[in-house]
Amino acid sequence: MWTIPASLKTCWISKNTRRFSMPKIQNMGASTPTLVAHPTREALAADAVTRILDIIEHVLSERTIAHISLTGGTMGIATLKAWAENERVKDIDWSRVHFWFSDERYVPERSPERNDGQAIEALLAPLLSHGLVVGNVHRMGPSDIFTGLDAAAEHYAFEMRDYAGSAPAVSVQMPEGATELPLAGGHGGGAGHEHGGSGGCGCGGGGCGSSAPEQSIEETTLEDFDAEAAEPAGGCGCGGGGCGGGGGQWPAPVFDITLLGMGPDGHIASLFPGRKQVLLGTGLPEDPVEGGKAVTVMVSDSPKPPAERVSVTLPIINNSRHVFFLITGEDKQDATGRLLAGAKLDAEDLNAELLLETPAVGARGKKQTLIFATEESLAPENRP
Ligand SMILES: O=C1O[C@H](COP(=O)(O)O)[C@@H](O)[C@H](O)[C@H]1O
Repeated sequence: MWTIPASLKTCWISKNTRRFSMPKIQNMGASTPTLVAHPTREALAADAVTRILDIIEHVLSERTIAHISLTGGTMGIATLKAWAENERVKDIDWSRVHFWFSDERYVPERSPERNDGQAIEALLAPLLSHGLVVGNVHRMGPSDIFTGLDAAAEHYAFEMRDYAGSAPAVSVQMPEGATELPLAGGHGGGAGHEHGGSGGCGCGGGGCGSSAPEQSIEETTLEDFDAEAAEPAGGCGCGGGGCGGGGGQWPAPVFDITLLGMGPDGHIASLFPGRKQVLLGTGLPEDPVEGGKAVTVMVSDSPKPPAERVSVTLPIINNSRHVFFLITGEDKQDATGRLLAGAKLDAEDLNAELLLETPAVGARGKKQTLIFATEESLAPENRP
């Protein structure tokens, strides 16, 4: 009979503790995703719009500005159309709402493939007659205006930084080395997108870009959204102040709602399966921190055309209060099944393998995550 010396035992235990304690995912929203199934697209859109408008009304009763991040995609655009047709729209002060996009196709401004063009037609142009300010629609750079995909991606990172002060600011905690976007010298790339000089963003205190529109727009056309016209009302100047971009944090607005479509492969925004970009800012061992690209990413070879895209990263999505998935299509059954399986896991149990297989699994809002899905997009065993 022999016994293990106490010192050896301690050593054995501590080694194994190290070995099996997996690094936890960072920057995750705290909510548990919940399925909201509907028999038809119309029913799904109606329910999603009711909840979106409830949230916007609530936010505007408490704060000056609401930030909403839109998506493209089949159910995404169908929801925006239903939103525009909802009678409650006329009772909301849309001059106080800012719209953003979680991804965009890097194609010319007027290409029908752009998510923003579809969103303008479905929702944003109609909202102009209810007070929406063109400059409060924050679009990702188009290929006929910007000098390159990198300029478009960088521009959007700065755009988000500029508006970080326009709602109670919650800075996204970025892993070491991920904030290497140049804080000095502004950014360029497109007409009408120059930010001033050597300072940072001066959106302090009360807010920016929130004042009422100066002109009333009777007839709304796509021209109203031309890049040249898209200056923020009220202004959010990047002046001499600092912007708190250092110290491992990159400021961004807290989106009150982020809407997400999901592809049949499980992609969200333009974060595609098998791409390390999905892991940016997650803090997982495979997180490929590329200096300055943890806020937005360039996608130059998207498996779904068009090939070139810009996307926000998971930490930006997960900094949202509410995340709503809008899913339809029979071809989504497998991906929706994986998303629902992931939803059963605690955030800290999510790992790189799961996120790389189904990027949608990594998206959770801080307050609420709802997976709106039509029944056809759910395998029979997942239907209520
Ligand atoms: O490429 C994209 O696809 C997804 C989903 O599109 P869907 O037509 O399958 O619903 C969309 O959410 C994303 O924004 C878009 O760029």
